[in-house]
Amino acid sequence: MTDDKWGDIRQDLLKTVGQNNFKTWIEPVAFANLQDGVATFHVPTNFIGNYVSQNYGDLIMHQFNQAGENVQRMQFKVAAQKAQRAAAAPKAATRSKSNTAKAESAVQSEAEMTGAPLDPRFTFDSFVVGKPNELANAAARRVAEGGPVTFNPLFLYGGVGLGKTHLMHAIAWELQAHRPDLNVLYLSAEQFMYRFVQALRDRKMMDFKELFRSVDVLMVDDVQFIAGKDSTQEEFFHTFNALVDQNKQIIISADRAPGEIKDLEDRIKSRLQCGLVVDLHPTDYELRLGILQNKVETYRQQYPELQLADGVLEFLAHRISTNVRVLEGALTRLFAFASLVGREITMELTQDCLSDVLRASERKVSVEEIQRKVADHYNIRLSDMIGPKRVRTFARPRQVAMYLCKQLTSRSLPEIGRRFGGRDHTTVMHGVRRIEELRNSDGQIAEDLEMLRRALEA
Ligand SMILES: Nc1ncnc2c1ncn2[C@@H]1O[C@H](COP(=O)(O)OP(=O)(O)OP(=O)(O)O)[C@@H](O)[C@H]1O
Repeated sequence: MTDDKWGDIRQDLLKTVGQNNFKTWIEPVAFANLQDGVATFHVPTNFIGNYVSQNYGDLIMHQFNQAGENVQRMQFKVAAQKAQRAAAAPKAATRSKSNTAKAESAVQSEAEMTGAPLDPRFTFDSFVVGKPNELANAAARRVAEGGPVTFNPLFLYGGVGLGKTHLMHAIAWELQAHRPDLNVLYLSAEQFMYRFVQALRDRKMMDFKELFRSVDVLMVDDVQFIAGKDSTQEEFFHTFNALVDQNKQIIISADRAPGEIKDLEDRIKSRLQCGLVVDLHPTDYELRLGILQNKVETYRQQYPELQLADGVLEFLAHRISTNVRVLEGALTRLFAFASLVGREITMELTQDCLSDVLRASERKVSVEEIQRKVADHYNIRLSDMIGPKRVRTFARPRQVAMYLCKQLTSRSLPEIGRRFGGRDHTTVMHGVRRIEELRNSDGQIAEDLEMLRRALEA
């Protein structure tokens, strides 16, 4: 593999990802070597490495293989030389001017404060608010005003990829922009532990204590990480108390509520519960669709030539309900793929390109669950839905249930038929088609389907 070849691949990448993305993400990446199918790249920060791997990994691998190089895996290692640091400061492709200023000033102050880098894309502007996260968003915005401390700490929790880090970075950006006088420190609990261990090892505990006790706003992400790590917990407890005593704002995130974090000392749990504890609920269909629409707006600037067929976003919001990270990754991949092959993003292309993601995030709703919900909804007995009677009162709900089984499970038509009292697959097919027609012509059926889908999704 020659440098020239990497140069050619970069040129192709430039065409595919667009100038802005290229400058931000690909330019800082340096190809190091290719050995036994593993391509190694040097990146200035882990953040860039992770981002490129997640968002452009497939694309880069594809380009390598197109160029005749057999790459099965890629690894991104942080380059040792400091000189690349400036080039690596992440700059969002579609950020407004004021955001650019925000991002740069924060990247600078990050260096001064030795906190973790803030992702320039994680702002309040880019955070889509819906029912599942409105309270968390409101609390975060309140804290971001930087006014008198009213609840301490703000404790945000929720499952993987639901926006905890996004909200924390958004608070930090906002504070940097409007309260530059405040010393804001954002870091993960893992980094807190690392710093602590390093300070112990280098006998610099005084410096450590001074640094953490001199901040105005301390943000610790993924605090569950320190559970079971006794001396780190102890130090965290003292830091926490010292800051609360000085009326400094603390913001904490975790994957679960304080009381449910195993191996976390009781005194810390109770401290964490003292302020405002808010959770980010799993996303619902509307929120997912909103997030996708928002993302598409940014992609349109990057890929102006791309056509997106109706129904694709709805399909993705419907099918990928695991977490927002997976949803975003799917969209990125879809746009990159469509741009690479120069085709419109149709339902067919979506299913081809994302077959693995769609399979993995298949909703785990069962045929029995659907039958039960539909029977309840139409007020009929389960035995009548499955049984042989063909009167409309039973036949229509049966068809609705068959339709939902086809939509929400991976069962084949013959399998569905078997679960409906041993019916033939053609009966199921007929039922599914009938409901598809009615969905467009009969408002009541459309409404029933929507209600049932939501109930099954919840
Ligand atoms: N409401 C939202 N609006 C826009 N983007 C969102 C929203 N919620 C999550 N995201 C995006 O989803 C991705 C994952 O979010 P984030 O990293 O904040 O999750 P997290 O809750 O911190 O997850 P983890 O538990 O893995 O740390 C990010 O790219 C983030 O921008």
